[in-house]
Amino acid sequence: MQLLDGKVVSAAIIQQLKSKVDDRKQKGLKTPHLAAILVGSNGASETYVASKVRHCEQIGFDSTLIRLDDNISEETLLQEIEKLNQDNDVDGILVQLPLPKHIKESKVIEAINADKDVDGFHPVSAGNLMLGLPSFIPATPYGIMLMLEHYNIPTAGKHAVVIGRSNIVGRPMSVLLSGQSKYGNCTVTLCHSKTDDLKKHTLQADIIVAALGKPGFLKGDMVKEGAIIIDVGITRVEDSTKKSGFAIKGDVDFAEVAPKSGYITPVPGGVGLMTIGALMTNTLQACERMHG
Ligand SMILES: NC(=O)C1=CN([C@@H]2O[C@H](COP(=O)(O)OP(=O)(O)OC[C@H]3O[C@@H](n4cnc5c(N)ncnc54)[C@H](OP(=O)(O)O)[C@@H]3O)[C@@H](O)[C@H]2O)C=CC1
Ligand SMILES: Nc1nc(=O)c2c([nH]1)NC[C@@H]1CN(c3ccc(C(=O)N[C@@H](CCC(=O)O)C(=O)O)cc3)C=[N+]21
Repeated sequence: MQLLDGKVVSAAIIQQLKSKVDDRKQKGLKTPHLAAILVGSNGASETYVASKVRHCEQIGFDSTLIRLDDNISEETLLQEIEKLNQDNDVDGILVQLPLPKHIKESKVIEAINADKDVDGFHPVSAGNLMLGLPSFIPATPYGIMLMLEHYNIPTAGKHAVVIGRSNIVGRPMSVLLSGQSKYGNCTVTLCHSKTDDLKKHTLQADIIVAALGKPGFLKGDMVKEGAIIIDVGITRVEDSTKKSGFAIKGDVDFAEVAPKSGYITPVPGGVGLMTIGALMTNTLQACERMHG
């Protein structure tokens, strides 16, 4: 069993980005600028957005955090997005999900200028990704691909089972793994809550990506010896032994699965950190595309 260490890999990505940004600054090129919109005060969202802003600072990107009240109207949120669309200094825009129930996520995502869609959630980005055209790739699946690349894990011809078909994780993951890239070329099975006999599928998998949001779901008896296990799940569960009062749990029962696996990502310290590295990579790319 080898641990796929998100701390190490994301630190390497952040370092690379930092030197590219230093280089840009020396050449007088534009400093990348990420704008994040946070609606309301969801504890987990606060943490992630704060982490994104902190990483921008570390790399030398400019960042803007726009906080909006929980009960803001959809129209006002759309107006805020339009301001960022029009602002030539802003290269990347992200609206932290989930949004309050009275706001339609798809409408908000579609309002973002596709050239600034560093989350890769816009229909134009999703369409380009599916067609194999240059595109912003959603940060979590992109981060997972960067992880496979870093550890030089061969994927061609392998059977990958992705559990979860969300637009932001499972579905784009299935597209990337089945695509014609160096760390793609897998045969992919995409599973979801209506899948019959999930275990039958996971037992055949050389690679499993667990992205369903059910802590400890993937058990030892569901995986083949030597499989590559990617745990996307992030669920906060109460834990009175922790200072914060909660612990973060992945979708994989790590104690059971790790001894059988070839490679495995831990939670925390795995895919979550890669997500941030990938988002920052997309932000630099947006800036390069628009400003050279
Ligand atoms: N590490 C990171 O950077 C990130 C982590 N996450 C985490 O990843 C997890 C998934 O997130 P997200 O994709 O947004 O979640 P969603 O809730 O949008 O999607 C969950 C998917 O899992 C499927 N599913 C649910 N239960 C089962 C089951 N028992 N068996 C098989 N499939 C099931 C659902 O099926 P159906 O479609 O039929 O409902 C759905 O497709 C969450 O824990 C989230 O917090 C998310 C984003 C980034
Ligand atoms: N528009 C939008 N874009 C997103 O990219 C987005 C989103 N909305 N909504 C929520 C999910 C979740 N997500 C994570 C980011 C970082 C960690 C992360 O840094 N995790 C660390 C620390 C975990 C912690 O301490 O909370 C780890 O796994 O080690 C996790 C999850 C981005 N998401």
